[in-house]
Amino acid sequence: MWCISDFEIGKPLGKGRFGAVYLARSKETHFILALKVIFKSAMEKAQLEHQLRREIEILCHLRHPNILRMYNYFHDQTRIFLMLEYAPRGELYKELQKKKYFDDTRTATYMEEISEALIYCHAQKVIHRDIKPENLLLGLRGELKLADFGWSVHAPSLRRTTLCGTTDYLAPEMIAGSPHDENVDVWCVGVLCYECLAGYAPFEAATRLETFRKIREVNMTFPSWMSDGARDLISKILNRTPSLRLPLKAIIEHPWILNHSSSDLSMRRSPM
Ligand SMILES: CC(=O)NC[C@@H]1CCN(c2c(Cl)cnc3[nH]c(-c4cn(C)nc4C)nc23)C1
Repeated sequence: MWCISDFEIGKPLGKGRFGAVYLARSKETHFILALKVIFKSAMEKAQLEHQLRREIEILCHLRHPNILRMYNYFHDQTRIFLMLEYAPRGELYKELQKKKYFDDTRTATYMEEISEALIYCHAQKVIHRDIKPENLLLGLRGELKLADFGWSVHAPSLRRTTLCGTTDYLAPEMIAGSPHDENVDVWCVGVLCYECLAGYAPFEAATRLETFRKIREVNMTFPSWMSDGARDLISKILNRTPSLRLPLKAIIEHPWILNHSSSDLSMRRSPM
């Protein structure tokens, strides 16, 4: 059984609502990882123990190059520790803030990587439900790492916990409180693709209610600089009817993705 004294704790990598994430190194093997520390008291107060248990259960079994690994977990009297893969190039949203927006190659590569990760998750009947730039990290070669499965569930599901955080990525069926399935993740891929290329989310508005209305009506316009291929892909994903959204397997075969993605996976699929 692991314990906190097995590690040397480095700089804090980020603060979450229930604790913080620290860079850590195993004293014995010098293996570097990200140690997420969660205070039991904070979880109990928010009645989110079941959600954390589910995150741990789900994440421990997922193995994919574009999903942040959870190696193990342990706890002491007051805290729960998640031993997570360390993503050396940090958070996608910080990169997007710095660059303002990404070009077609970078965005198409991210879309292919997140689609592959979600194809893998959905094959295990796991839906993430919280895809957004804040939950995406970058690996050693700049590849996308899907993280923070705190909201993931086994499909199909009805949301029980109140929504919090950004509303920009909510799918219409989530706003309506209707039963939802894997297609909520597909919707988020469309919103993410738009935000990476435009530098802002497609349904951004002054108030939550305004954003909800724009989402329900799929009311969005494309910036002049967005390529026709990207507009075509985004329009085929952001469909109000979940079952009419372009499936993930069709997203990674879309001409705009095939033309622009440089992810390692696509090299394997269509070698020179
Ligand atoms: C998805 C999520 O849980 N985000 C909140 C936590 C913030 C740092 N967390 C990291 C987690 Cl959980 C894993 N790897 C990380 N790498 C970094 C990072 C690297 N640089 C150069 N800068 C940073 C920051 N951060 C992490 C996650």
